[in-house]
Amino acid sequence: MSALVSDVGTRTAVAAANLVKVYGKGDTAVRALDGVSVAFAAGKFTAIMGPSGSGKSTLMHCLAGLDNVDGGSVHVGGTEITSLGDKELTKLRRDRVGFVFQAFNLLPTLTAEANILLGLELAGRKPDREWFDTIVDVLGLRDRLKHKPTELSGGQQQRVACARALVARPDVVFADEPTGNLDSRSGAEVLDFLRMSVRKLGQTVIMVTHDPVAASYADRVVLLADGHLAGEIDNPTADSVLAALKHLGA
Ligand SMILES: Nc1ncnc2c1ncn2[C@@H]1O[C@H](COP(=O)(O)OP(=O)(O)OP(=O)(O)O)[C@@H](O)[C@H]1O
Repeated sequence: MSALVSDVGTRTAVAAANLVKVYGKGDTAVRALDGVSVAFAAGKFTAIMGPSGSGKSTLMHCLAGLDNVDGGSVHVGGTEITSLGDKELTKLRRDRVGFVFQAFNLLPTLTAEANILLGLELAGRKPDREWFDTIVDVLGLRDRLKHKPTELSGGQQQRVACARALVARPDVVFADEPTGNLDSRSGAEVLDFLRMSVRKLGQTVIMVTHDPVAASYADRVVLLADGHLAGEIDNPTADSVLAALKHLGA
């Protein structure tokens, strides 16, 4: 067992070891991930950054069990997921992973409250009302719970998506460009919440972003270039992230 994986369950929420992902075959094959080893601490907010095509989305999809891998291992909360079957993966994604996407992905016919609780309902789990109330109040959604997504602003819809991601108390929340469709004020609110969910509520968040300002909300930035790990920054600022990206030719 590698050093990266040995502390799973105590301090590491998600870890990849020697991760390889190849798209296509023969001459046209692309090694989107070429031996990536990286660990994500529990109770921390980590941003994944890098130039376009560096493998950020591929890494997130492989870490979240949304895509199969061609080599290496991924641990989520102590479970090695690359060898799991479809049923087990579905269960893992449903019970132990939360997602926030750029496009919100709320069901239009359901109220905000029903959207937040849908995953738990499908899993046959009872919501923890105290936790639900905490999240709803922190996100300022109390007076929006009976509204449908079309009756909410973009920022409010993304806050509903954040609540939905957190309501099952997952091992990790993956956020894929969560502010990509928001104006800067709504984006800042969502980032504030993601940071607070880590600092105050003890959640673990891994976010892919192009935006150095968004990345500056994280505790740590992991940099990718050409499918390789290309460095990391602790306690990032927008300036330090921008400088690192420039160095990578982004
Ligand atoms: N389904 C696919 N089929 C073939 N190649 C793919 C596929 N998905 C990604 N790639 C390639 O894999 C590499 C990594 O892509 P990926 O989307 O992970 O990068 P990224 O850093 O998220 O890029 P961006 O910042 O532009 O979203 C790129 O060269 C891309 O063209």
